[in-house]
Amino acid sequence: MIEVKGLVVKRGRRVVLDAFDCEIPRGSVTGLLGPSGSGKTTLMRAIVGVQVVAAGTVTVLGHPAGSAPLRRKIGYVTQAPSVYADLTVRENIRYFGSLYRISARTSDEALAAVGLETHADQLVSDLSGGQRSRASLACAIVSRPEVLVLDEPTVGQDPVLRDELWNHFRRLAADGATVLVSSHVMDEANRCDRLLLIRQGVLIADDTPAAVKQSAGTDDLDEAFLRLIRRQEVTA
Ligand SMILES: Nc1ncnc2c1ncn2[C@@H]1O[C@H](COP(=O)(O)OP(=O)(O)OP(=O)(O)O)[C@@H](O)[C@H]1O
Repeated sequence: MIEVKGLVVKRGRRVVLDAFDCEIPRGSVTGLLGPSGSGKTTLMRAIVGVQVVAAGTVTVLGHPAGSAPLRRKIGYVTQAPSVYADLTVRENIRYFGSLYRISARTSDEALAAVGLETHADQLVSDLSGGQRSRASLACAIVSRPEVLVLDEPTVGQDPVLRDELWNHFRRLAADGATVLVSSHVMDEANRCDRLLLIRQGVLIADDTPAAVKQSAGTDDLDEAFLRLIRRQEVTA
């Protein structure tokens, strides 16, 4: 589904991803974890095809990342919400839906998926930060992309909403979508099928949450990541 081989990305003078390899299977939720500045957003940008790369290949659904056939098949939610502040939530979602020839009625289903039905007719400029993030998420899922790349989509959401959003991600994957989600929250990491742990641009774990915990010798995912990071510091 997504195959990254020998990826090297430089940003400024810094090598942000260094000979990075990973494979992300179809119909799964994969969590992307790592310390701040480790290269998570950069990897996501390379998968979506908006990142200049110095070497290596990124293949998505059999096509080079960023190529024309993928444009309608990938949804990307950045950390900064990308919605029109002077439109209502419903207008935003219907607008993005219309770009994919999706009817207003079908577009409105995305409102429920992110729990914004009661704010449908409110201007985005009047929403709270967490609500605005959910509006942005709704605009990305309205076209039902085959690949959904989400950069910290649950930041600023309360536990009930986070739970609902994760249930929704799981449903999308069960319907065949490939979902890549970055997060700093370990209870979310536990809900992924697979985890990619990055540190300083290098992949230090690529496994199921259970296997990551087992290889670190602890039942606690927070502790497992700390141990794997320290182990890598010793060998680096
Ligand atoms: N436009 C840029 N020019 C130069 N360096 C950049 C640029 N954008 C990011 N970087 C650097 O690239 C590295 C990786 O950044 P990236 O945003 O991928 O990290 P991240 O793992 O997503 O971090 P966070 O968890 O804080 O969002 C960081 O050291 C960052 O300072």
